[in-house]
Amino acid sequence: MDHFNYRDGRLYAEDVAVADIAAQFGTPCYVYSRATLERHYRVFDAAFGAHPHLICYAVKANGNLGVLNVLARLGSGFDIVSVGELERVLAAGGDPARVVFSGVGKQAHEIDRALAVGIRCFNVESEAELERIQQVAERRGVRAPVSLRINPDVDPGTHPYISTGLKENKFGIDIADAPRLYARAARLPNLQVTGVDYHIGSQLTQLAPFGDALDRLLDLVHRLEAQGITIHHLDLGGGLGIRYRDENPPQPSEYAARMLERLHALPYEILIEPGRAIVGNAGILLTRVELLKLAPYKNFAVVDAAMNDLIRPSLYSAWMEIVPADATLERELRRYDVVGPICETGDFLGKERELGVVAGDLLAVRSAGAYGFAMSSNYNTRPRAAEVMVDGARVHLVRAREQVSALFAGEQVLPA
Ligand SMILES: Cc1ncc(COP(=O)(O)O)c(C=O)c1O
Ligand SMILES: N[C@@H](CCCC[NH3+])C(=O)O
Repeated sequence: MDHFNYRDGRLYAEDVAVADIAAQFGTPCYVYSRATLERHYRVFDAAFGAHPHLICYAVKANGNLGVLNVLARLGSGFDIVSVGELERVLAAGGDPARVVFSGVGKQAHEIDRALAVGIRCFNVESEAELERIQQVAERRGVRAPVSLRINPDVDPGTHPYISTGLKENKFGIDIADAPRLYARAARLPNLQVTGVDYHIGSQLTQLAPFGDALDRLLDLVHRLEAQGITIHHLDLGGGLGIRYRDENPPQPSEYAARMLERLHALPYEILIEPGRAIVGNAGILLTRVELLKLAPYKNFAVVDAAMNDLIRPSLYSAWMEIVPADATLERELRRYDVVGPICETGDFLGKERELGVVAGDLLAVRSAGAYGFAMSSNYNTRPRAAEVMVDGARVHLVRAREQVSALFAGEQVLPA
């Protein structure tokens, strides 16, 4: 459930008509609902109940400071993949002691900064990275907390670009090699082994792959304990899917119950790294119809948002729901491809959509809170969209629309 609902045919974000937001802030504009964000966080938190746990929201899904701040106030931890994301978390009031650092290519300066602020744990993805963290920690004279990200070789049954736990994927350490690497980590003087981690993919709609991955992880943990390596936490990654169209993903409560069946009697703290399930349905993208292009073989509704604002349809052929902001208007229904102004045939937000629109009408793309603005770019020198956070009847601008001049402010022409 989210807080983007129709009232008398007009779409609202919490208590604010989205048409008023578009009038005030222009389009394209991302709109987030604080109440939805908080609700989703609390649902996860409640799902793990009294078992020691930490929710480390995956910043990559949506790193807007306003979003991070809402979650930080609830006590959320954060999963980061770059020092840039770390700086965002700090700027938003997040607690570094609740930050885990994932990613296959952490640079020495990033590791150094993370050690300086005292993050919770590095999720290590290779032997080379283990050595690198050891070196940086040694220079600092500290012990770096590490957890190895295991590649359990399970098929998450999702889009191939967002599957991460198959052995041909670049992520994680082959589970068969993990005991050797844990033994190595335990011997390195500036490392402190604290946990085991996996993240098998994104937009999962079944529980079985999570269960399979956990079984493999627990086999490994038992082996490690027998080897004399003490594990404190298990990081189960993110990946729980949401409904974009007709998917029926498990609820966080069902997911947690399945995990706890195996874990409740064990002494490990559970970490999870949900991104999409927290923020996906907490955001929409508002866009205005620029013009209609009607042809006997195809109709196009050209809107002011494009693949640079929201790339998921172009990149993964992802289906995202497009709805009118005002459903009371009398309009002729036609089938449209909803496209942006960018010079790419792949620039579309939706294909073959039955819509009643005329130029100037406002549309909303639903479920756009995750991997929407976060993956946006300036392609075609398009300023990135404004972002606002609705909180009841109040609307906060959490990121101003970019100005064209700022887009080339760091560039120079050649000297005369
Ligand atoms: C390491 C890691 N953790 C967490 C996430 C968040 O995934 P999701 O948004 O599917 O929950 C991702 C992205 O897939 C990731 O790479
Ligand atoms: N960007 C992807 C998810 C990738 C997750 C990154 N680990 C999406 O929009 O679905």
